[in-house]
Amino acid sequence: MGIQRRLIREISSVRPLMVWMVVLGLCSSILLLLQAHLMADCIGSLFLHVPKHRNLVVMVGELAVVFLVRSLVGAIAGFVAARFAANAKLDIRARWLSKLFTLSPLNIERMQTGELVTAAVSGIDNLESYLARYLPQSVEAVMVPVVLLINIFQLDWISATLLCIAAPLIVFFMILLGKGADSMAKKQWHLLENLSANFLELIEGLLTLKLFSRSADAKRLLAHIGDANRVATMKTLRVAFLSSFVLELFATLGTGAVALALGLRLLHADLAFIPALTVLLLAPEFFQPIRALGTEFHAGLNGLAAAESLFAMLDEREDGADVPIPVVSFSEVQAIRFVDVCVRYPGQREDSLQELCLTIHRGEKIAVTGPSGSGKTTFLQLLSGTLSPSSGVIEVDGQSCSTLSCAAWRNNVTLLNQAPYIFSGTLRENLQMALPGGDTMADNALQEALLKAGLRDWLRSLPGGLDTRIGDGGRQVSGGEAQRIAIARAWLRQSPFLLLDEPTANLDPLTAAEIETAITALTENRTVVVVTHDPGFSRRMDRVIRLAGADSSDEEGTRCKDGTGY
Ligand SMILES: Nc1ncnc2c1ncn2[C@@H]1O[C@H](COP(=O)(O)OP(=O)(O)OP(=O)(O)O)[C@@H](O)[C@H]1O
Repeated sequence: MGIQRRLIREISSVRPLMVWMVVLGLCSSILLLLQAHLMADCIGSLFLHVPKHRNLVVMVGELAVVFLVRSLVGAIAGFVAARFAANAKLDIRARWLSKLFTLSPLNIERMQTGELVTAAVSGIDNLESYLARYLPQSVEAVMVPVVLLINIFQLDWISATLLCIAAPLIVFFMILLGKGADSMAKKQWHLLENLSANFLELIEGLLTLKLFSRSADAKRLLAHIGDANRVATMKTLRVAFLSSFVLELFATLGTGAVALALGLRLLHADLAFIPALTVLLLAPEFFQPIRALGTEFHAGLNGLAAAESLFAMLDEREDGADVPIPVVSFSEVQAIRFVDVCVRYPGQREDSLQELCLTIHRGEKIAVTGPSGSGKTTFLQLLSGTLSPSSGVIEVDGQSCSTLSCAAWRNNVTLLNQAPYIFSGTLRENLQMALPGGDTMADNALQEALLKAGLRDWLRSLPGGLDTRIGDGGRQVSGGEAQRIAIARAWLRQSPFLLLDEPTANLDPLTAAEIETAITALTENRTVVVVTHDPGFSRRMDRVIRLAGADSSDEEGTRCKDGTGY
């Protein structure tokens, strides 16, 4: 119920959709009444010659017009619902995407790609079905029976009373079944998200699985999750069919009871033929919208489960957003000081980074070394604002700050890691993505950045130059070329802080040496922190910080018990 209210409150096109549905539902009910009355009159006129004052041909003509108008109203209702639902879909998808892009990297780290994809694609489609089919049908299921009941009451109060008994029974059983089905639909939705997440991961790691001859295991895992999903879907469908059966049963019993009561009174001449026939024609129509709602029951449940998941993402609070930003311009920062900073990842019993104390001065070039697992990447993540400390303080020009996870800081930092991501697109797009706010740059500036990154000859070899498609589906780039593209991006970005995480790892010595030369040029006039295992590269820096991890005691100059730091 809460989700339904939220949909009405927050999605702008839902309210007008409801208004349209009420108006069209009212028109449809009135036309239905006219149709039933005219039909009863026609039959009465044909067989019993009542009502006497009306011409049969005219009545048949009127009936045909009413029938046509009613079909037209139905078509308009379908069109309006589809139109508003499509607008709502666009609206929620735009809001969802803008939320995803404004969230901090801290939030994104926690989310599973597969779940996000399922919510963005199937979730929003399910919500569209809910808005286009279930919601209009629920309005009709209230409007039409109420209008018909008023008229039936005027014609025959006994039939109206019988319908009044049958309808609440249907609603009662629907609520009862709905409660059970609701949790089933949510479970089914989570299983679908899980299936998508696993499927995506297997696709990404397909090559590795093949190399280790483990693709059969992956297939089995997918089959297992798929089967669990199938069982959950069948359970939900069973409840949906059961609810349809309950609906049909009570609707048939209700109509039968009305017919029986009418028949008995007609036999005893307690009731005139025309009103009795009108009520008999209206009784099935009274139940029809409720029965139609039953067939949309599954769409309704799926839509609500998807809406809940979409709203959960929209409600996600941006990590680090409420942290006060020190009143300094980050591009002018002179010193960043870590005071007893610790990081403990969720679910871990020990700190991955312990009481780090260190000051980075503007323009300084620092190499960070240490054994695997000592927390070098974790330290760079803290600096790049993609991770927050569990305890300790980061001081920016003497002002305390519990995290650097704010867009203002991130705009001044460039992080180059071991495997830069190359998007499927042109080389130009892959370079320009480094520019803030979707800016573009002239070709000669892009070419100069590629030249500085050592990619001049490579660029010349590309058939379409800057417009050559690279990455997935385009020209594949080697590890060294990808790293150089990342260096070209860093040249274009011109941020004062440069963070590098083993930029030459996995490269052959010759390429690594060339990349180091390109990086050295990039580090000019910038504050640099580089994680490296290469002693030669470390020597080119101003100083070397060695992290030794939690178990070791030979950490050099990074721990401060008295808070003074290195
Ligand atoms: N997301 C995470 N969740 C839990 N533990 C993590 C997470 N990321 C890193 N760790 C743990 O934190 C510790 C430090 O990891 P980190 O990647 O910072 O080490 P590193 O020094 O960069 O290692 P390497 O040289 O192998 O890249 C490791 O023990 C690692 O298992």
